[in-house]
Amino acid sequence: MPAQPPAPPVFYSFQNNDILVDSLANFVVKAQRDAVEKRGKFTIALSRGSLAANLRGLVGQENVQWDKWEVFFCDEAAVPLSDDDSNYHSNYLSFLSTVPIPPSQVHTIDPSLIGDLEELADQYEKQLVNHFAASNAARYPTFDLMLLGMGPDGETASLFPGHELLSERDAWVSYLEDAPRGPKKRITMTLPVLTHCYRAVFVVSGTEKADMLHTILDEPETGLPCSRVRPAAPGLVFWFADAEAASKTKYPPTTFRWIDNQKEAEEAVEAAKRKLARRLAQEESGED
Ligand SMILES: O=C1O[C@H](COP(=O)(O)O)[C@@H](O)[C@H](O)[C@H]1O
Repeated sequence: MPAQPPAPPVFYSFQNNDILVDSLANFVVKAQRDAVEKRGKFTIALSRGSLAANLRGLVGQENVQWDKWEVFFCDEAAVPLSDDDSNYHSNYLSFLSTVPIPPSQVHTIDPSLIGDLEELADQYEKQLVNHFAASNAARYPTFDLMLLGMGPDGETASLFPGHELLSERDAWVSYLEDAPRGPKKRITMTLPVLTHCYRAVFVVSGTEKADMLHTILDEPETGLPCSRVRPAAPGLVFWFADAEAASKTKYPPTTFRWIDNQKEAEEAVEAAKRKLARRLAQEESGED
């Protein structure tokens, strides 16, 4: 049977960053409920960068089954866990320090290995293998939720445009010593892992993201790393942008609501396209 094409990206645009933060928290909690109901636990992976600040809405959320969370990091700098460049540290400050996830369920790098990048990546991959092997017979781990950012060159996790790591198909976690921005030495989950989840969510805010968001959503054929995260069915991909980041994007925004499967994603994107076409036609004809 031919493979089903991936679902179209669902694009949510919010009036301002506070609304985005609240909506994102709401979405993460719903994703947790869905995962716990279906699979008994919630596996989530978090990217470096501004994402951590946009997760502050998780603090104080009610009815969250924190004891079911298994937290991993999509990418991490080869630095101690207390360093400002550490992804774990940013998320600790943003929300992990205030929610009761059992520490053994927050899967950090082994900081004693930061001097040996290959070992660091291998050990992190082993953590994934140990965790997913029992529940997941697939070639790659299947996260319930991957929360991702978008860098200025269209990179995501630590997968940069034109970098050889983008073609890695075997390893789940790999390393690089030449990141063009920020800490040079990092480990990162590879593209097949990013595209093998139930839900991938990109979170972008601020005017400095506007041009790149337009390129990623309106010109996906450019093949930048962010555009290449199109989870295979039944996976879904969502974009959360504030109005500043969304200001140059033509891709139709969908009204924010929970979308559960590929059919709903396709219908929501089609409805958004029709709504946008109606609005543009009205504008052209001078109607209100
Ligand atoms: O270096 C990185 O940058 C991107 C974007 O970061 P942001 O601070 O502009 O959101 C991030 O998504 C990626 O994981 C990180 O390694």
